[in-house]
Formats: sequence, structure tokens, C-alpha cells
Amino acid sequence: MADSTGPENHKFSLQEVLDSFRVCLSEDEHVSLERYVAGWRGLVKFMNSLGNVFTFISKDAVSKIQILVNFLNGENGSHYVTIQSMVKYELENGLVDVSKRGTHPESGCRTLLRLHRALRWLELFLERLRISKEDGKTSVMCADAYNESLSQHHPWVIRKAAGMAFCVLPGRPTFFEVMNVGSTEKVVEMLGEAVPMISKVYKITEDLYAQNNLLELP
Ligand SMILES: CCCCCCCCCCCCC/C=C/[C@@H](O)[C@H](COP(=O)(O)O)NC(=O)CCCCCCCCCCCCCCC
Repeated sequence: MADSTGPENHKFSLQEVLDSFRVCLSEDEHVSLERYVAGWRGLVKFMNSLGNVFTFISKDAVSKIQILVNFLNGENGSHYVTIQSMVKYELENGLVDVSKRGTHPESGCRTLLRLHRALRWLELFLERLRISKEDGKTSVMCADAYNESLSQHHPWVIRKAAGMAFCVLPGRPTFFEVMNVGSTEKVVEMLGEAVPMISKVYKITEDLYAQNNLLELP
């Protein structure tokens, strides 16, 4: 009998989540917003399964995901099919606050930029996890990845709170177990495939934002 439980109910695997970032790319390197957002949804679910201390992080991610979902389901949804079409549509129609926050504080472009910056953190963190040894500390990997990327965009108080959350991250064995991918070898293999895909999505988005001068949107 076919599995009728659907992706929401069957046992959570990080592999499926990371797959979203593979399938969000079309052959001509357009990035599907719906699948990008689906990837983030899965990541948030994973993060929530690690404990309540991460709620302040996931809340922010969830509200950003929701903003994008509203655009996707809204009357102009056809312009939000890919990140490329979203950028074009919002810029051509003056829907982005470019230098300071004004009439469009929650544009798709600035909202996605926040997730995009966090994707760089994810890429760096997963790569550290992939090459880590048995006694590797997830808190250190996470903090190093954060300091090298996302932290540069955060004020002191957020950096402090993030640092505290990292300290209570579960250790590498628990982390690998919660991923629900299988043996350590399997996890490493899965990460070996996922990280380059995430890098690719990151790079395409980064280039698109750079070409349109969108990397510092308020
Ligand atoms: C698994 C450990 C989770 C560590 C997550 C590391 C990221 C730390 C980010 C701390 C963000 C704190 C919340 C607030 C952020 C906002 O101020 C800030 C700016 O927004 P604004 O311009 O609208 O004001 N927002 C952001 O930068 C967006 C942050 C989005 C964070 C999403 C993190 C999701 C992490 C998913 C974890 C999955 C781990 C999988 C690993 C196997």
C-alpha cells in the first residue's frame, strides 16, 4: 500500500529537507521560491526538535517564511515563482525600500535576503559537521560558522543571544541521530551531496542580489 501519511507525518529526515535545496534549482538556474521556502520550513522543524531555547531563532525564521508564503499565495503570486522573477517584479514596480525603511518594510527581496544570509551560515556549519571528528563540538562548529557569516549582520544583543543558544546545542552523536539519516557514514555521505547544492543556491542568489545592488537592503 502506498504511504498515505504524507511528508508532514512521516518520520522527519534531514535528507528530505536538504533535498529541497537541490530541487529548487531549475536547469537554467532559476530558484523556485516555493521549494526554497519548503527547505526553510523543514530546517525550522529540525531546529524546533532540538529544544525550546531555539524558539527565538525559529520564530524569526517562521515569520520571514510566512511573509514569502503570503506573496506566493497572493494576487501577484505568479511574479513570485522564482527568486529571479520576484527580484525583477519588485524592482520594476518600486516595491523595495532600497536605502532606508519606508513604505515597503517587508518586501520579498529584503525578507529573502535575511534567509539568504542564514543559508551561508548553514553551508559553513554543515561543512564543518561533515569533516568533524567523533569528538567535534557542535557548539564550536556552529559558533565559528556564525561568526564567519551571519553575525556580521546582527547587532550585539542578537549575537549574545545566539551565542547562548549555541552553548546548549546537543553533541554530535545526538545531532546526527536527530537528523534521522542513518549511520555516521551515511550522514557524512548525505552532507557531501547536500553542501555543494546549498552552496550553489547560495551563489546564484548572491550573484543575483549583487547584480541588482540588493545586498545591503535595510
Ligand atoms: C541548529 C542550531 C541553530 C542555530 C541557528 C544559527 C543562526 C543564529 C541566528 C540568530 C538569529 C536570531 C533571531 C533574530 C534575527 C533577526 O534580528 C535577523 C534580522 O531580521 P530583521 O532584519 O527582520 O530584523 N534575522 C535573521 O538574520 C534571519 C535568521 C534566520 C535564522 C534561521 C536559522 C535556522 C536554522 C536552521 C537550523 C537547521 C540546522 C540543521 C543542521 C543540521
